[in-house]
Amino acid sequence: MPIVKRFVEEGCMPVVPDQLTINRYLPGQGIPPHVDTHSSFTDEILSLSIGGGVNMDFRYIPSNSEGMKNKPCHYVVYLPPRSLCVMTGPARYEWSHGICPRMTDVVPNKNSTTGLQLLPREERVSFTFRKVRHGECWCRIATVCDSYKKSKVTSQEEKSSSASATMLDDRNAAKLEREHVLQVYDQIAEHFSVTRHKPWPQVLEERRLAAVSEMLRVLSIGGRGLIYVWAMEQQKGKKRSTYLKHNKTNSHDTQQDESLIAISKNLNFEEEQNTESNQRSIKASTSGASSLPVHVNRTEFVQQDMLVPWKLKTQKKKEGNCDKKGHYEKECRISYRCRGSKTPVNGPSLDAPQTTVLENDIKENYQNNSYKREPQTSGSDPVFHRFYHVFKQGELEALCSQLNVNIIKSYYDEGNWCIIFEKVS
Ligand SMILES: O=C(O)CCC(=O)C(=O)O
Ligand SMILES: [Fe+2]
Repeated sequence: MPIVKRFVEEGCMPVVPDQLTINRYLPGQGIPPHVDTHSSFTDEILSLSIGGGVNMDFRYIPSNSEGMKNKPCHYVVYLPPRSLCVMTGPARYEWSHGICPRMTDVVPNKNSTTGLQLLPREERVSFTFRKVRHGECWCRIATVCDSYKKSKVTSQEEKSSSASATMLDDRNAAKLEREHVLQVYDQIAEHFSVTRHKPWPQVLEERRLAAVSEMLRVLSIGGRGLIYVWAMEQQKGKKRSTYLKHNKTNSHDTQQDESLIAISKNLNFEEEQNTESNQRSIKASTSGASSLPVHVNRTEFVQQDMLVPWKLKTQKKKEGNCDKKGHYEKECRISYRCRGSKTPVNGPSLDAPQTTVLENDIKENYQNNSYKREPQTSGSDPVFHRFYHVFKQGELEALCSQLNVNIIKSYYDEGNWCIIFEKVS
């Protein structure tokens, strides 16, 4: 890998990078202003431009009320084709960088009378090289540093350890995110590499909106996406979950119930009793400071936010269990990923709707029915508690309607709320 060695030789980075992100931008596409997560990567962030050049916007994020004291706080830097942009120090830690979604860029040109030139955008591929940080960032800049924000949260929590909130406020959300999203995904990243090193600043609605926006960002205009999320409304045959029973209030709901019945006819939920005592056991079983219930039952949800145990299975492929397409029945979570789905479709998506897979994949997976089976695990396999948010009727639609999308279809399917949408602009 001569290029990464050259980075070190030229003094761009002290050691060779170990992380690479490749982004492809078509004319008109960009990336929202952001600061690469402090705790995830070390100081130097290198962006190599291949194909077209682009204007990158750098904006200062004030760390106190004085801001930049009348100094400019927005610079546009043209990144020419085949150039390397090295972000380090304040440029990496205190300034956001982003690319405005435009078809053209105004760039410097010494030969023109105005000193400027309007350049049409071309397809650009950027290679962003980073070095993964082990441990926390110590810059202590309150406005931009996630490590600092986390440490503040922890010290506040220590002071008020009596807090027994089951609702997610900002403070709980940050801690929850650290323990049940970031740390878990660090451990199981090999199986879910797509989520690795993505910032999860909040696990509230704002975060769910950001997740859908992220899906939109990677779609071209007119491109379609499918979101599947677990529904609060669950039904097995004619047996409704307690939530569904209590929330059947108007004629629209009645209609909805009929469609639930129709859909669930084909379902073979694992046998389980939705009794009051079962629900009590769910409520009683909580984990960590977040005081969220641990989910132990497939068809009942007692509240929208919960922790779902996930066993990190040690690889033990069983000969002869593989179907024609190479799916291992008992390893459905991993085998589906191998087939090209971005995330497994069995089970709920993590916090936000994050499943972007082709509809055919989903149908096929459900037809296989292998989603019902738990992966084989050995007794010593670690168990992680992942944070999940389960959606109520209308919630996913309300979320998507805040964005620039056409909702093509919105429906209930086998315990999930589903939306097919099209990117408008
Ligand atoms: O495309 C680029 O040059 C920047 C990409 C970037 O900022 C990122 O992936 O975090
Ligand atoms: Fe970035």
